[in-house]
Amino acid sequence: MSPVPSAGEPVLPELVSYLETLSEPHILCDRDYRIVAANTAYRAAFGTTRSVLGRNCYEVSHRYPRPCDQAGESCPLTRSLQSGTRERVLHLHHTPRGEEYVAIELSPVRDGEGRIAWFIEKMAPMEVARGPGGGGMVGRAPAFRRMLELVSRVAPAEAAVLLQGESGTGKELVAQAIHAASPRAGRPFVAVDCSGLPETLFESELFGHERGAFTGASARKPGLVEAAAGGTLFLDEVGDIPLGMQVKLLRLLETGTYRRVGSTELRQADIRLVSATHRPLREMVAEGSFRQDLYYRINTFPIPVPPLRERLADLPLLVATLLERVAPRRRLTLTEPALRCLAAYAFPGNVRELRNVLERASLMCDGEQIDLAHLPPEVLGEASAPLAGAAMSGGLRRLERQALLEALREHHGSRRALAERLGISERTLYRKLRDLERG
Ligand SMILES: Nc1ncnc2c1ncn2[C@@H]1O[C@H](COP(=O)(O)OP(=O)(O)OP(=O)(O)O)[C@@H](O)[C@H]1O
Repeated sequence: MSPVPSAGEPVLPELVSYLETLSEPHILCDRDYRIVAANTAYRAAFGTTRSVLGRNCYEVSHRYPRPCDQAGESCPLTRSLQSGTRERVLHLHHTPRGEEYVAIELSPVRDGEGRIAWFIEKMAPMEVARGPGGGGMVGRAPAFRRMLELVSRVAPAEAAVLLQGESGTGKELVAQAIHAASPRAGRPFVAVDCSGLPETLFESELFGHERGAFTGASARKPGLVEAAAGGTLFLDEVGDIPLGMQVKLLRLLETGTYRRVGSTELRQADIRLVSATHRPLREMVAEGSFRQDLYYRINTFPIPVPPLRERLADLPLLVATLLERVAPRRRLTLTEPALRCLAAYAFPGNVRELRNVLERASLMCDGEQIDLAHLPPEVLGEASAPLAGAAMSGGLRRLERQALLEALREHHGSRRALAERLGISERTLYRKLRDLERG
């Protein structure tokens, strides 16, 4: 690793060699956002043919011409300068794998006079936490960013998080993101599908059991709470836990202790709890099918996960990312009519359904362009009959309109910054705003 000399102070070789000892990707920045050193792990995870040394962090990671906060995003470097302490954020970065959310932890380093001179930036790509066939989450629509803002706020704390959202909205990915951006990131992330657990198994799966605790327990087995020690326990479909089991979970959360089935020994749990549900838990509490005390325990910090129809502006980005994931060796794209058709579809199954639709379409398509003919019938709906764009031609316009309206509602900076954020020129933005006003 060869540091570039900074405009200000010379980089301490000790600092540079320290970074090299770290196994996670790290870079060193100066106060002017310049990357002055990058370790081997960084180059392995994010390296491209072009060296990053001497370039600005916002240009390398975001391709922005100016710092993130001036482009309408939160900048951990500015925040750390103000707070004087470590800052954590989630940012969508350009990586060799495409765009991906990266958990950033930025620590200020002071010089002999106590002045912040450098920043050590640790980057954990979300793909470190991805499951089989998965991949990190993408999205930049306002509703999605709002959710990420909540994720960034709660991740460093120990508070129990409840993710509420329809099926297929990406709740498990959000749970992984919370884990990856938390101080527990280096420890296990253990996901439990509560709907798939029969009542008889729930306790022994969660808490483990001793040998001979019940018929078939031929060996002692540690439970999932133990497997997640030091890390995060993700309870998916928490609303499906039967009432009888809810009290056992409550006891664990209230006392922080548990017993293996067949044992009297009290064990200490060291978990951070993230739960998810697509059910209306509050209503379930009202009708008596979910315990109120448990509801308050798991719901310290609720995060609504938006359905795809509320983040339609993300459709093109999601399509590109998911196509790359379902068919990594092909360079599949969507024709405009096909994208229009998807934009007009309601996607009750959200991102999971979009992924399935694209996977099926990729199998139907021999070339590199997915067209209307390759899309499944439920997506084509009524409009498929004459394959006419007429019924669907509004789709893309609707998509763009909504994206622009969402962006306008959220953006409080200058028009110029907004244009930059949307990746269009200022002139194009003005033209589009004019069109919008005309309806
Ligand atoms: N923002 C996103 N970016 C990329 N892929 C996503 C995103 N959100 C969801 N996915 C993909 O969609 C699928 C469903 O995601 P996930 O399992 O996290 O949803 P869920 O809300 O937990 O669903 P369920 O409620 O049914 O358990 C996965 O394949 C996931 O990789």
